[in-house]
Amino acid sequence: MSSGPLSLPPKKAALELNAIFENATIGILFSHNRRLIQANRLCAEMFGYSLSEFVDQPALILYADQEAYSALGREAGPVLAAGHPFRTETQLKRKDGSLFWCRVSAKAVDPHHPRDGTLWMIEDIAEDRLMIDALERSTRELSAILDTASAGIAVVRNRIFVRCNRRFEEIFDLPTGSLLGQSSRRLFNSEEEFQRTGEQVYSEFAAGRVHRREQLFVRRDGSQTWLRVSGSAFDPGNPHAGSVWLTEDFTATRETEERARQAFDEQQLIFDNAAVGILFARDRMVQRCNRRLAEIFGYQQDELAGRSTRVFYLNEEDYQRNGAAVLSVVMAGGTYIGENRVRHKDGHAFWVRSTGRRVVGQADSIDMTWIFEDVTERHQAEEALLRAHEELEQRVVERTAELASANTQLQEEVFERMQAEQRIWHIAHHDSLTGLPNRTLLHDRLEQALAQALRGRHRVAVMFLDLDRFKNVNDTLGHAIGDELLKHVASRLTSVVRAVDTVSRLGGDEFVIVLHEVSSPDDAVQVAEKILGALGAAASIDGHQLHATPSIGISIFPDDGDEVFGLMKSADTAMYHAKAVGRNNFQFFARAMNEQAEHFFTLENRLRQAIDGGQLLLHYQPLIDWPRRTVCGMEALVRWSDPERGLIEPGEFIPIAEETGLIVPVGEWVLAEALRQNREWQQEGRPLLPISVNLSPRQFRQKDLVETLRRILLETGQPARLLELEITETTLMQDIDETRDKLEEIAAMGVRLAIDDFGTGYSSLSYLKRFPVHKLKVDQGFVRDLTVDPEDAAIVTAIIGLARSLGLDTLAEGVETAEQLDILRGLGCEKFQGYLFSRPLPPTLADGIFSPLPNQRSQA
Ligand SMILES: Nc1nc2c(ncn2[C@@H]2O[C@H](COP(=O)(O)O[C@H]3[C@@H](O)[C@H](n4cnc5c(=O)[nH]c(N)nc54)O[C@@H]3COP(=O)(O)O)[C@@H](O)[C@H]2O)c(=O)[nH]1
Repeated sequence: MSSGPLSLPPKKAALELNAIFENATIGILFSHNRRLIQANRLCAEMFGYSLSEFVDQPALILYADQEAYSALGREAGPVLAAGHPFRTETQLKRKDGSLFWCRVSAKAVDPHHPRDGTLWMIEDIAEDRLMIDALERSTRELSAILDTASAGIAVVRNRIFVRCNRRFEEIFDLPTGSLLGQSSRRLFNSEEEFQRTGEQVYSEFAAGRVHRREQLFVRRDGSQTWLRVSGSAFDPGNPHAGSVWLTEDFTATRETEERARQAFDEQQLIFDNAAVGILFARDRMVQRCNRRLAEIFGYQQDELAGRSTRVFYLNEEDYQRNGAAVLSVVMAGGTYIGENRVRHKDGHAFWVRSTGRRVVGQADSIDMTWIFEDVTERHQAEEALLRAHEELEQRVVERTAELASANTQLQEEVFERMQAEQRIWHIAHHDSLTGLPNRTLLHDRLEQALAQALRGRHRVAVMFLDLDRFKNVNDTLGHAIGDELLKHVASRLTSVVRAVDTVSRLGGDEFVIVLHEVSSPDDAVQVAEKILGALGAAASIDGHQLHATPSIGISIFPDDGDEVFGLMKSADTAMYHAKAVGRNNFQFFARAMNEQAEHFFTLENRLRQAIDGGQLLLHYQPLIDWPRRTVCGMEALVRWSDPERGLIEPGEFIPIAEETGLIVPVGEWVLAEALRQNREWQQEGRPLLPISVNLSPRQFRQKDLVETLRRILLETGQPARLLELEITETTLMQDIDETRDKLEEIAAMGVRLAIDDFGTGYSSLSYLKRFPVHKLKVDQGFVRDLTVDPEDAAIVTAIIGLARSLGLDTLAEGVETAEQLDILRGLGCEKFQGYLFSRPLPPTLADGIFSPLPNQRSQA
């Protein structure tokens, strides 16, 4: 221990020091060299030792362990060595091993020599320490409470935040700790509000009251928030000393309340202004209703509350019955919907539609909400509609009866129309004369037949049928007979084919038969033979026994064509072939026929060119007057000098010319050329002879024939008597009346007329008599076999006799031999034409034409 600054006698000073040392209220200890050198009693007792036990103990016994001892040494050593006092609070160990808190202050006895020892003042602060621990614990608990509180809590002193919990700052969206030290002004909307609130709060604090209010505060982002705040001063005597504030954010609650209030207001608005009546009833007593409901029933709105709903009913029975009906529905959880007649306040009845639902509320009562609509107008409209409907029903019944009759009439009309349509269809598809399918229907049927045949792999036969010389019948017996003959043919044809086959008439005397589903051409052969048999027998029509033999061409699908047009063409070609080979027969199509048809076609074209190109010329054959031994005339016969084929005989091209109509220009040219040539010969001084020209049937039918003759005679300057026209018997017998008129015109001109090829046609004597004919030319067919066939001689005799009795000339054609000449002469024939006298010769050999007789005379 060091000596103080007072200067006392050493002994007294020592006594005084010892007294202080022993009576000090704190423990005093001197340590040196890690040992306890000296201590006062209080110090030893503080550690639980007697002084004698305590002194001279190592300092380590005061510490909990070596580490605590070293730690304190490391801490205190440098401080003490620097001569500074060292102070700390630490736990030291009692003799019984228990630790207790001590406040320690130490100082080197000699600051210049710290190793000389240290003086320690030790104070037992265990009780202080307990108090501090309790305080710290309660502070921590308070902080925990503050931090977990759902309300914002703040402590304010002089309107400055000194403390607040996290929630408080969260309410204002402020970072943690940002409010501490800040004025509460920043939370207010305005300075004026801040001041006013302060005055109110401090006056309440001063009165010892807790301040409570609800107010809009400002958050960090400027938005406003409704807060419920309560504050109380720590010391009401000094409000500025501090106050604590509890803050609750009730913006959401307030908004919910606001919305609820608005909803309620809206509901009220709807309730009051609804277009329907709304009523709330409890146990059938009106609790509340809107204006419209009162209106509907004729009451004031405030008149109805508390009254029984019975007032709405017309009578007690309705009230009871309706009540039971409603109950049964709503008690099962359903909604009652009904329309009833009810009572207005003024007593009149009207209709309402009511919708009622139970409001689940009090268990001991039946609460109902009702919606009422006045549907009187609708009911009245419905009743009116019902009445109108009944009237309509009545009218419908009446109208239905009318319509039924109209319908019957309509159906009759429809039926008639259908029949008319069928008739039209039939007319359009059938030949009016025979009733057979016409060309259109034939086309359809044939197409169908081909399609079926294709599917069933069958054959189909197409038969093209033309009646031989049908024209003669028409021309000689008239169209009415011709028509009957056609009907007869149609009926015969139909009778020989199956029902599935098609017999059609194309027009004129042309028929086409389609044999469906034939297995081989033999089937067609059988049918063709049947047809020939059926038509071979004479038909008795109007007293005439008529023969209508056919020429039949047959084509087979698919061999001769695979479509309608091709098959028809092939059958047509085959039919022409049948005609060419002698008529009254049938021919199957062969490719060669096509070639022939093509040849025909080519020839026709070339003949046209021949007419224009001057390739036609005439040969002349003399006609002999045997008793006078003179040439009594000559026949002009046309020839075609083809540059490629040379001279073509008329037998090859006249039929084509006749068929195509080219015979008209050809015939005209022949007439003109023959007359021109005769004139030339006359001018050359040759004998004046009549010239004969063949007139084809078509030429004869030309309307302007007479004019043409007149013109050519005029042009050539030839007298009509020097022209003789040869007309075949067939031509003559066509359209008798017209023919006779025309012949008479021609004869009147002075032109002579001869009947060519006489004996081959069907001339009847009665007709012949009426024609102004001058000559009959016996067909060369009778002359040819005269020597071998006595029948021909008989015919020639008959012709000569006929001509004589009619006062006509007779000329025998085709006389080739002297034998024929002798026989003919013996039969009374005097005029001849034939190779025996001269072949037809070109005009360059005029001598031969004009003087053929010397040779023959010698032979005869
Ligand atoms: N419409 C027209 N028809 C004409 C014309 N020119 C000729 N024809 C007709 O062509 C057929 C064939 O005529 P063609 O080959 O000239 O034969 C004629 C004579 O040559 C032939 N004839 C005469 N004498 C004999 C004979 O002794 N033997 C024999 N085998 N044939 C002979 O006869 C034909 C004359 O016949 P026809 O007219 O009946 O007097 C023929 O039908 C001609 O009519 C023409 O310009 N227009």
